[in-house]
Amino acid sequence: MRQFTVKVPATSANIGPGFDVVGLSLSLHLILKVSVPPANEQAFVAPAITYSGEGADEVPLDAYKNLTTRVALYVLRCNGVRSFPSGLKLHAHNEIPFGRGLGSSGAAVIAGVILGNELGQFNLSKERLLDFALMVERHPDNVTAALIGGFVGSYLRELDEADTLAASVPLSEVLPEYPPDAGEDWGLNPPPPPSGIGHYVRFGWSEPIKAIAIIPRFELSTAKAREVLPSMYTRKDLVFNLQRLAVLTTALAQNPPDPDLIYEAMKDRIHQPYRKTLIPGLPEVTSCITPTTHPGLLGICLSGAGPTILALATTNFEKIAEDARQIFRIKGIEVDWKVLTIAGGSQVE
Ligand SMILES: Nc1ncnc2c1ncn2[C@@H]1O[C@H](COP(=O)(O)OP(=O)(O)O)[C@@H](O)[C@H]1O
Ligand SMILES: N[C@@H](CCOP(=O)(O)O)C(=O)O
Repeated sequence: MRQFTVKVPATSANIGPGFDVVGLSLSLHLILKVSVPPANEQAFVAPAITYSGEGADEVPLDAYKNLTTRVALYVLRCNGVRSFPSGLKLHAHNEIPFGRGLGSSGAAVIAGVILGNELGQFNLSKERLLDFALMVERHPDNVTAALIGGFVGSYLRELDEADTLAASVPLSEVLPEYPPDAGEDWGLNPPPPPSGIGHYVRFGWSEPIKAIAIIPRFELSTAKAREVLPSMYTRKDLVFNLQRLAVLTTALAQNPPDPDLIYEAMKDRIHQPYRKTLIPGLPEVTSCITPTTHPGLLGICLSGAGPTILALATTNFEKIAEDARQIFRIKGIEVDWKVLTIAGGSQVE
């Protein structure tokens, strides 16, 4: 019996101005415990999945419907392996709440890519794993930070014509919903992703900075929160974000961190103003909690596509979170909050 564990962190994407560009890995994890029996000649036994923690009541346990195992099957099939190993057992324990802007789907995709690589013993590089992840989650911020760990910036390479075609395969072809009785042989293998889609760099991070995640008790799907965004922006708004992002990536590595610099550098005009219609209380929380009213606070923004608020701070965590709770309560929204540290990247043990 071969056994291994895959551990993938939560992520907070954007950090204000870095829409679809930067992500930060956080100390909540999706953990897969995997057992693979030795190969034998007997009839194919479908994977058995069990699940605990966040999302346990809604996540599909059918390996052909579950996001993580579908991604694993995509990696297996692209590398010439037609099916899961017979008798595969997988237990997922998840600490990352679904649909809250803490990268649960990015973590599930990275867990799936790593699972496929381990099951097939392909020994793929991190860069190649990222190619597979980017064919599923097509913005790089969450998946790159979840794979690499820390505070990470990424871009997608401009693809040539052939690669653009290969990368434009619809998600339904990358991740077909295989019928549950698929057995060992069903359908065509999906086309492998082009190589070198995503490129990244890890920024420094000032050790005393912690992340307070203020998590509303409602889900907002990333797809829905992307639908409200415009397709065109003014030069003024683009420059506003670019100026802040350039400062932010270095300001968060300085010790001691400078609240005046960071608070302003975490403002955004590309996504947050449009998402406030979906997240009552968002403008109030981000404007009423400041380094002046709450010493120790460095900056505050929407986490990913929301609805979670991310406050970066060095002290005063409880006061910051409880005051945000009060503002949300006036809008009729209850929240939970957690103080998180910056996590390392994904691991296999
Ligand atoms: N561990 C998981 N296993 C399977 N599916 C997951 C897992 N985590 C998230 N998902 C899927 O991703 C969806 C949430 O994705 P998304 O809307 O992008 O929000 P988030 O901000 O949490 O990433 C969930 O509703 C679920 O379908
Ligand atoms: N850049 C994306 C990030 C989505 O993050 P998630 O954690 O909400 O999935 C966006 O802002 O849409």
